[in-house]
Amino acid sequence: MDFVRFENVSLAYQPGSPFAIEDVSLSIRENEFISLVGPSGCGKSTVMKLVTGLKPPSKGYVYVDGREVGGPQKCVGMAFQASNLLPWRTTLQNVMLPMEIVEPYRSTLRARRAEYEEQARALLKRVGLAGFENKFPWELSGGMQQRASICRALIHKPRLLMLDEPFGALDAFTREELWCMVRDLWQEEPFTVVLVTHDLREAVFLADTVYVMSKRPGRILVKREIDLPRPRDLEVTYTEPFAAYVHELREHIGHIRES
Ligand SMILES: Nc1ncnc2c1ncn2[C@@H]1O[C@H](COP(=O)(O)OP(=O)(O)OP(=O)(O)O)[C@@H](O)[C@H]1O
Repeated sequence: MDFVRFENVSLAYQPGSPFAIEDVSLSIRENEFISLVGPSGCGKSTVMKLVTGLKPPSKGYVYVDGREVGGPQKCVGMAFQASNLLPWRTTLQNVMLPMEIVEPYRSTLRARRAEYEEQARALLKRVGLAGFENKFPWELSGGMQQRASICRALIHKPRLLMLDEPFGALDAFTREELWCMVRDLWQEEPFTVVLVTHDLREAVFLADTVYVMSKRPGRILVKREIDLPRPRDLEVTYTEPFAAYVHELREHIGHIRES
């Protein structure tokens, strides 16, 4: 069964204003990794807002886990281009934040804090941040801050991870390191991922399926399954099939920008 489903969804931010996205239909399987790409302003972040329940559709239906989305979803974790770590909290305290908000963790936090903190430490270790638990965000590099931010998005074991250009502000080497980190986290304990990115190599390296969106109003123009074997190592990015996928997607986006 589809885990996320859009049926002919349109959204206008104000009544009577033009649609930001129009007639978008898509289905995402449980534990599928999809990526949304498209020109600036095509509505990628709008799709994220609809999935997470931050905005209701003007037309059509959005379903998550078989239920129509009617408000903020608690089975979702989110990370953005800016890490948005709270500067007065340590890395560990930042990662623990969802445990203070999301049920059933919130109501059991007092009794089980030690256990939950252990889970946060284990997650930080998996992403290479062992030893940095008590550092403040300003004591971490940009890449480390993004690692911590993704831990915060995953600590409450969401079934859906929404990533809105999470690697956009990082240098090329750090970005590739973080691709591998997300790949490993997803492969070890799968969850459904929606990744918004401008980087076509990133989309092809990570995703099972890439959706290309048109200029405003955003529509889905292309759905491309990425049939590269897993597990994928960075070496795959130097192969002919990988380059062919990136080239094809770049051509689609080129046509959209010209039109
Ligand atoms: N809160 C808002 N109120 C009114 N219009 C909005 C709002 N948020 C986005 N829009 C408009 O909706 C359209 C889609 O915006 P959205 O942020 O979803 O695009 P995007 O593809 O994520 O852009 P980018 O790649 O530049 O981040 C844009 O034309 C934008 O101006």
